[in-house]
Amino acid sequence: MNGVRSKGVNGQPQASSMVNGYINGTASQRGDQDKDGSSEDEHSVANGHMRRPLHGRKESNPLAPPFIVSAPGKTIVYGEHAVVHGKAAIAAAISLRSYLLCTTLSKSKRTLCLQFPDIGLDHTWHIPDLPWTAFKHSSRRKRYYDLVTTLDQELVDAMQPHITTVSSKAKTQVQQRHQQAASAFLYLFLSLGSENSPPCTYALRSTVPVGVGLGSSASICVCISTALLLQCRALSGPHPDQMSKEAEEQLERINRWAFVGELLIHGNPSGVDNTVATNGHAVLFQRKDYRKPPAVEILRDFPELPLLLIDTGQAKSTATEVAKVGHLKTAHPEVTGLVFDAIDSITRSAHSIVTGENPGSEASITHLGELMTVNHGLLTSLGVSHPRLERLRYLVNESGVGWTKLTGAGGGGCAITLLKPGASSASDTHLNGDGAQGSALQELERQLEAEGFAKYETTVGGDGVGVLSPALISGEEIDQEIFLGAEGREGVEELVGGGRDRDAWKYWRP
Ligand SMILES: Nc1ncnc2c1ncn2[C@@H]1O[C@H](COP(=O)(O)OP(=O)(O)OP(=O)(O)O)[C@@H](O)[C@H]1O
Ligand SMILES: C[C@@](O)(CCO)CC(=O)[O-]
Repeated sequence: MNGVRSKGVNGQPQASSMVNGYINGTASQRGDQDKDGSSEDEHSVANGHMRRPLHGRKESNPLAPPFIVSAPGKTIVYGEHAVVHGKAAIAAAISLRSYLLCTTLSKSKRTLCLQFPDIGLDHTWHIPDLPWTAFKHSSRRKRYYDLVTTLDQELVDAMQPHITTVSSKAKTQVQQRHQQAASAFLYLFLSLGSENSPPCTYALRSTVPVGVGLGSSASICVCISTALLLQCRALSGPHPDQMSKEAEEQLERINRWAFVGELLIHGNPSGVDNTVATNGHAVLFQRKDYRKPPAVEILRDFPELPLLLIDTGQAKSTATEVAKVGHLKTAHPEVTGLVFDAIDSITRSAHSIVTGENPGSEASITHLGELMTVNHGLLTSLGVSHPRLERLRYLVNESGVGWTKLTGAGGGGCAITLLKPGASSASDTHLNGDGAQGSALQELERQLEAEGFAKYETTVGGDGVGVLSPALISGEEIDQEIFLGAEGREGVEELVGGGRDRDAWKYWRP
């Protein structure tokens, strides 16, 4: 089990000759697109493969072809909440993913349109009306390679009039959801784009359920960051023969801007969610100093743990739960600090098992399971459990099939159950028709369903952010109508998921 140590890189100005959407374009097309990119300095550092046309006459300007980016959700296996306060956490990518289709419009339109039907958001801004003066002022302007760890309040304020008009007539809760997603998008667009950015429609579909602790916000922030960085030509690849170091740098750049998006949605994120959504696999993550990049170890050989992912059906807000723990820390710093320390040692103990000799052995699984039980107890002491989570734990404990803890922010949302060796999935047992553990699991699944708990079928540890450019899969062009018309999560997965055409999607794989 070799983990690769990967600290944040110091981003260097580096532009790409192979930006998605332009990969197949001619040099003159690329040069022409250049004019619409975000910042002059990106263009001036472009390498020798990409030059502006030397002649003054404008080349014809075909629209950049539509492309799709995708990023996974996640489950936090150990260490949520403590990770916000500088302790270690282990999180794994799951196979549920978000997909963002970017369709460039004719230049005459000058619009920026968000179509996010999962939450019912449909909003259009007029690009010239946006607060470019504030965002591009020399004292505040950010470069795509900057490390941004806090929001600039003046910029948030400048953006506010364009956010308050988003779904202004919707109910408070819906409006809040819409405005969170719109703020994350707009802050990144204003930071990475320019008044000359091409008009575009961004259509988002996700198979990650929203707001249940499975990192839906991080997965959309990674998609948004990747799409905008690609459009401003600040990423190279992904391509199969890309040097490992270069791929790592691209992922780091995506991750940094995804974190900025998370700042707008969460208020005080640790960065673990966007880090695992960007890199995929599993990560050991710790951020001691928010002004610096976190310490991240990518766990590429994370074991295929037999996990059940169960949704309590109880809505929650990550921002609220994180704030709750923050208040407890202020009121009881010493006691809360000890709880965080205990969670940290659970995470480290689990890390040494999952990276050790035999993580799948009965003894290892039992050890990992017991650590989950203690981790959940400590999270309960921080006040982030919920009666529905406790009911779920009671039912799983009674059945004897495994160990359960909440995952993500808590306050409702999802829990993970690590199954004891022998407690295979109910459908497998049904086929084999044997095993007392199996029937206990089947019985549990029946009971959970009867009490309104939902089960998500997912695997852990897959790829991080991916790009489908152009948006063509098994010879079928995926346009906005087809994409938005896909029915439900299954429809989206069938239409654009990696299972349909394995080679179509490209990933940065350091
Ligand atoms: N599919 C989606 N479409 C549009 N916006 C989304 C989508 N998924 C998430 N969001 C945005 O992210 C917010 C949910 O973030 P929140 O942190 O509360 O939940 P989560 O990320 O699912 O949970 P956790 O952070 O605990 O893993 C939504 O209110 C919305 O603004
Ligand atoms: C609760 C928390 O630890 C995990 C949310 O998925 C918050 C964070 O790390 O940003």
